[in-house]
Amino acid sequence: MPSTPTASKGRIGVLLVNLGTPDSPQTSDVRRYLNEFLTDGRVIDMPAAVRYPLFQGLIVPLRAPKSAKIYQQLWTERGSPLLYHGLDLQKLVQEQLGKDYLVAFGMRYQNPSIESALQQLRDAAVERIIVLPLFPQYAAASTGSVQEKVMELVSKWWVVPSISFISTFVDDPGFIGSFATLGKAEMAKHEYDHVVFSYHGIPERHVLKGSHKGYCKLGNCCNNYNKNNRYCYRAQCFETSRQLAQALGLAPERYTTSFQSRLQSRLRDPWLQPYTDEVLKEMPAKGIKNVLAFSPAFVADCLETTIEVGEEFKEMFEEAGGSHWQLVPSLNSNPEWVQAVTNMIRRN
Ligand SMILES: C=CC1=C(C)c2cc3[nH]c(cc4nc(cc5[nH]c(cc1n2)c(C)c5CCC(=O)O)C(CCC(=O)O)=C4C)c(C)c3C=C
Ligand SMILES: [Fe+2]
Ligand SMILES: [Fe+2]
Repeated sequence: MPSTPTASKGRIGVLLVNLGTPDSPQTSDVRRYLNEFLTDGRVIDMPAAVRYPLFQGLIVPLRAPKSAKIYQQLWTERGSPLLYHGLDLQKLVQEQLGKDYLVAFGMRYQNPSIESALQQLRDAAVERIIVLPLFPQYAAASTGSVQEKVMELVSKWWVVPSISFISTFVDDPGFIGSFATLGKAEMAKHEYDHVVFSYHGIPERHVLKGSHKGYCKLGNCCNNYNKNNRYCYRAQCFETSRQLAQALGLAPERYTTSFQSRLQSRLRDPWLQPYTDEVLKEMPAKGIKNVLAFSPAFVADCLETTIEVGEEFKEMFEEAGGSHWQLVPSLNSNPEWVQAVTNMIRRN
């Protein structure tokens, strides 16, 4: 008797992706990283004929030695925090999800590449792939760039698997809850007058380009989070702050949303405002001397959290007359965050 074929279900592939980091804090590696990052047309949205000569030829060579010094400050025995926290998260989420899933980790720029992570999933013949870019708020320059890269790579496979993307998770209760837990732990140690939610900035132009049917005008439109502005970066940042404030029991006058990390260029195009460095310098004169700072655009500690918010902003605040500036550490591989990621994947 011929045997009846049995259907065996394959594993579900999960691809966690973060932005990227240099292979080492040496200038040559930082230059290679910045060249890849800043010639991405979703990050620097200029025509390629201008972008490449301007960034590879001028801006990156000037910036790389300065950035390398900052990366040397950030580097640890385990390397770049963004990388090792990502690998820890991958391992722990894999343990939580069990053998029905295969979890891979990749970086949009440099290593481990998205290509190598996708190859692991392909080699394991996964049934479908769930991609989770590790950016809570969708931006064309971060989440959008990861999505474009994944689609570009997978589109070349002869057999293209089913793929789904988790594009934003600002209103995920696990994401909000895990950040709130870390914030409450800091609030229990010290009394704070005010909370600053500082997000990675992007050019205003990027927000307007993504505006659904011209809905976003960079005004009060972003104060409500709804179907028209679901992917508006500014509206998602405001929503994150609102949800975190609610979880922390903060009244609206007890917190500020602001934007950091603007790329200073001679082009002087406006980035999202208010700028965190300007906001914090005005606080001590208004009687705000003790500030708790969150960086909720990042789920892992990196240059932008540890150095910019944790060290540079602290110094600026104290120079302006502030007494105490404290950064809430990122989610990294905290158990509550690991559970939140696991739940997001299972729900998908
Ligand atoms: C939160 C998501 C991010 C968005 C959106 C984003 C947009 C964006 N970034 C730059 C320029 C730079 N960003 C740099 C570092 C950096 N950016 C993010 C995330 C987002 N960027 C992270 C997680 C990091 C840290 C990486 C690390 O290794 O720790 C840098 C490099 C730092 C430096 O050299 O000073 C640049 C440059 C632009 C132009 C942009 C949107 C248009
Ligand atoms: Fe950035
Ligand atoms: Fe808006």
